Amino acid sequence: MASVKNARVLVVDDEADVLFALKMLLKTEVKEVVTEKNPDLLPGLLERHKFDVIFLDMNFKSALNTGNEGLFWLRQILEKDKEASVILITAYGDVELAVKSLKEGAADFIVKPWRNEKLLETLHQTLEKRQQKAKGGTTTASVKNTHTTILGESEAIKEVLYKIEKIAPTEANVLILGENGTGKELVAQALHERSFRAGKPFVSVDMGALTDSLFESELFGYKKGAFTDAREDRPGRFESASGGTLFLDEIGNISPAMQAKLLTVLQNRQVTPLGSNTPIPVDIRLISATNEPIYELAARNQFRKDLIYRINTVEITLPPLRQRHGDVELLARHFAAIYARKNHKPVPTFAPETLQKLNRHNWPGNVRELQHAVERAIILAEGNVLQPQDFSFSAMEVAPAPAAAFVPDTPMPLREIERETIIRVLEKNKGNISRTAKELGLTRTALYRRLNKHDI
Ligand SMILES: Nc1ncnc2c1ncn2[C@@H]1O[C@H](COP(=O)(O)OP(=O)(O)OP(=O)(O)O)[C@@H](O)[C@H]1O
Repeated sequence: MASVKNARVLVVDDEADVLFALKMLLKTEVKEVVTEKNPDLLPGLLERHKFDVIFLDMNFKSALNTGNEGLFWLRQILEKDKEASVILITAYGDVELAVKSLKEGAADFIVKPWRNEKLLETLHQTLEKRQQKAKGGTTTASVKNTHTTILGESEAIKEVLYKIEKIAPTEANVLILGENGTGKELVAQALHERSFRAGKPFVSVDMGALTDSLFESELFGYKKGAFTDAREDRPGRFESASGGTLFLDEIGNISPAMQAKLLTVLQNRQVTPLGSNTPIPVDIRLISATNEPIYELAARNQFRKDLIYRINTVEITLPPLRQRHGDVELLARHFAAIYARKNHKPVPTFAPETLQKLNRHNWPGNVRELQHAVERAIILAEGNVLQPQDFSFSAMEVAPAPAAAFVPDTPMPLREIERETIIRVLEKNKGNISRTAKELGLTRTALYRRLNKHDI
C-alpha cells in the first residue's frame, strides 16, 4: 500500500455536507485535508499547495449548469499539473460523464452516495498508481496476466477496448450488454485481468441456469445441516470471489424474487449463508452481463430499476458481429490458426468467395457461431484452402417457424428427434440460448454441447 499517512488531499465540492463528511473520514487517514466549496478558488490553491490527490465534484450547481462543470475543472487542474491525480465524485446515472472523465485524464471516480471503505480503497489505489508512475514503472493493472485477447479492428470494438482499458483499474461496477456470443464473458475476464484484483479469483455465475431454490445456496453458501443434502459447510459464490471479481452472466433472466435478494446483498454488502446467523462481509467487484433488453424489461416492470442502478455504474455494449466491419475476416483467420493447430493440420487460407460468403452472413450467433463454423470447416475441408461449401450455416438464420410441438410422422432415430427439437425450440426463441436451454430443461453448457454434437 502507498503511504497514505503522508498524503495531502484536497476536496472541492459545493455541498457543505460532502466536505464535512470527507474531512471527518480522511483526517485520521492522511496527513492533511483541505476542503474548498468554491471551485473558482482552485487555481490559486493549486499554486500555493501541492496535493497528492484531489477529490472533485462532477456536478457543481453553477449558473451555467451544463452538467460539465466537473470536466471543466478537471481540465483546468490537468493544465496546471498534468501529473495531478483527480478522483471525481459523481452521481448515479452519470455513466457517460464518468467514462469521459477517465478519457480526459481523471485517475478514478466514486459514485454518490459512497461507502467509506470503497472511497478509502480508491484513495489507496490512486496513491499507489501515482507512486509507481513517479518511479517510472507501469501500474500493476496493466502488467498482470493480461492473457485475454479481444480481437477486432472495427471502430465499434476499438471503442470497447478503449473503455476496458480505462475502466478496468477502477472499482466501478460494470454492466455488459450484447447479443449471445458477442464476447461478454471475454470482456469481463479482460476487465478482471487488468484490474487491481487480478491476482484474486474471477468467479463466473450463470444466473440463467439458477432456479429460485438454488439461488441462495449457490450465491450465499450454506452451513452443514441447513437442508437435507447439506453434508458440509459450503461457501457461496460471493464468498469464493472475495477480494476478486464476481461475474453474474445472464442477469436479465432472474426472477423478481432473486432480483430483490440480490439487491439487498449489494446494498448491505454482506451475505448470510443458509443455516447461519452470521453475515459475511462482501468484498467483490461486480461485473454483470445480459443479452436481454434490460431497460425495456425495467420499463415493463419486469426488472427492478434500483437493481440496474446498482450494477450499471459503467456500461459496455458489445455490438453484434454483423455490425463490425472487417472483424469477420480477422476473427476467421484467428480461429483457423487455433483449430488447425488443435487438429494437427496446416493453417488454411480462405478462398475469396469464402470470405465473401462469410462477410454476407448475418451471424445471429455472433463470434461463437463464427468460431464453431471455422472449427467445422477445418475438420471437413479437403485441401488447404477453405471453400464456400465448407461453411454451411446453422438453423438459427432460418426464419422462425411457428412454435408447434414437434411430432414426426414417420419413425425417426432418437438422435434425429433430439436435433429437430433443438432446432425448433431455438427458432421459436429466435436463437436465444438461455431461453432455449430453459425450455429444453438443459443448462446452457449442455445445450452448447448438443449444438456442437448435432452440428447446428
Ligand atoms: N473479439 C473477440 N476476439 C477473440 N475471441 C472472441 C472475441 N469475442 C468473442 N470471442 C470468443 O467467442 C466465444 C464467445 O464469447 P463469450 O462467451 O465471451 O460470449 P458471450 O457474449 O458471453 O456469450 P453468451 O451471451 O452466450 O454467454 C468465446 O470462445 C470467446 O473467446
